[in-house]
Amino acid sequence: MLASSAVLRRQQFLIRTLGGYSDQTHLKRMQQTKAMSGTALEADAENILRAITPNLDSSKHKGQAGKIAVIGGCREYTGAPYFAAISALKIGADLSHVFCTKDAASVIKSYSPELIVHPILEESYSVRDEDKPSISGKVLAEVDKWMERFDCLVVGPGLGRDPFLLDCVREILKHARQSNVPIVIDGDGLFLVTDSLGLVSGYPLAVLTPNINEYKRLVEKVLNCKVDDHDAHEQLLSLAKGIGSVTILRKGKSDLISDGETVKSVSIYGSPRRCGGQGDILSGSVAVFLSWARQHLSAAEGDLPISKINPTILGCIAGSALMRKAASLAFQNKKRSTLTSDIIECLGQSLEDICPAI
Ligand SMILES: NC(=O)C1=CN([C@@H]2O[C@H](COP(=O)(O)OP(=O)(O)OC[C@H]3O[C@@H](n4cnc5c(N)ncnc54)[C@H](OP(=O)(O)O)[C@@H]3O)[C@@H](O)[C@H]2O)[C@@H](O)CC1
Ligand SMILES: Nc1ncnc2c1ncn2[C@@H]1O[C@H](COP(=O)(O)OP(=O)(O)OP(=O)(O)O)[C@@H](O)[C@H]1O
Ligand SMILES: [Mg+2]
Repeated sequence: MLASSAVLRRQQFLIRTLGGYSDQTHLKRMQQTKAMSGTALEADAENILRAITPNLDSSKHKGQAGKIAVIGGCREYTGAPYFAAISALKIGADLSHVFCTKDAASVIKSYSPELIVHPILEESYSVRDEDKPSISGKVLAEVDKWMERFDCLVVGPGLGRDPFLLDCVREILKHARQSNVPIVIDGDGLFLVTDSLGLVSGYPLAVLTPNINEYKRLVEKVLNCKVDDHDAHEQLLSLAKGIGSVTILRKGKSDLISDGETVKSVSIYGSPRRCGGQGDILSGSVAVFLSWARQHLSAAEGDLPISKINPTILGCIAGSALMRKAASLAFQNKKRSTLTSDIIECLGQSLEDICPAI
């Protein structure tokens, strides 16, 4: 009885905070947004994070708190996929896989024994033209063996831009979509998707997490204009609508999030250090919270309006909030020498401060 009323309270809170997709709520929300003359609505991020984070419960088995896969890691970049995958584990996912090139695999394994690393991707330099079709088939078969077990894919951190490798990833994206697996697209994954928008267009389980450059490329391609910071949230709405059904998290001084229906912002104070890799933490973090949000909403009873809240928006808000909290805590400790690995070390404490384990 007590437990179910607590669940109900959490659900009612979420309904109040975000609203469902009913036309009435949407209209009201848009009017409020407009009335704020260009200011997106600040999300109640900590409460959302608290609401979707699952309890630690001795009846649960390995895997129930999330199985995440990162597609990324090549000769140049081994840090980015590691940051994304280890962040997912530190936040509370049970298993974190990395699918990368052969060159990158042993390096990534050496960073951490916790990660499950699949050395399956190939770059053009190591493949003869006549072998490309068969190798591409093998790569896809290997990822397919695992695909349906994953709660979320993160595609792009440290992927690089080799044309043959990107062709293989294009096929992986199509299969993920056929299997209804949520996909967070970041880094070079955004380079691929900006060039082939059909890969994500109309897929509501896709989240794009562009940084300043990646956002500029998307706006120019989809809206055929320049980035307009005076009308940032309207432009983000148009972009998400223009691509069709996807959610976009635009990273910056404040993170702006839109699914083409609504815009939310997360402005929690983060860190003034802009060391590389923080976006990779964010992508792993969004993957975990998006999985938890979907799990939470699917457990919501009956046809309560809560089941109509877009879990990709919830995942983005929670992921952004945690990343920024951890960056702030790391900066308090390390000041100018703050690095991405310091922020990763602060993920656990930051989550604990918002949502204690017991
Ligand atoms: N420790 C690590 O391993 C880290 C690795 N990281 C990984 O790095 C990758 C790129 O991400 P990033 O954030 O540097 O891309 P971004 O800001 O758009 O580009 C800046 C400028 O560079 C250029 N450019 C980029 N890539 C290019 C390429 N392959 N080939 C040619 N040009 C390229 C780009 O030019 P443009 O695309 O605009 O033509 C722009 O002018 C990505 O996989 C990310 O995950 C990071 O996560 C950080 C930590
Ligand atoms: N000016 C800023 N002030 C505070 N936080 C910021 C600022 N710019 C970005 N961030 C935060 O840093 C995180 C990473 O954003 P950033 O734009 O650096 O991504 P990125 O360039 O993709 O990073 P990466 O180096 O991992 O590729 C985001 O969660 C964002 O909230
Ligand atoms: Mg990035």
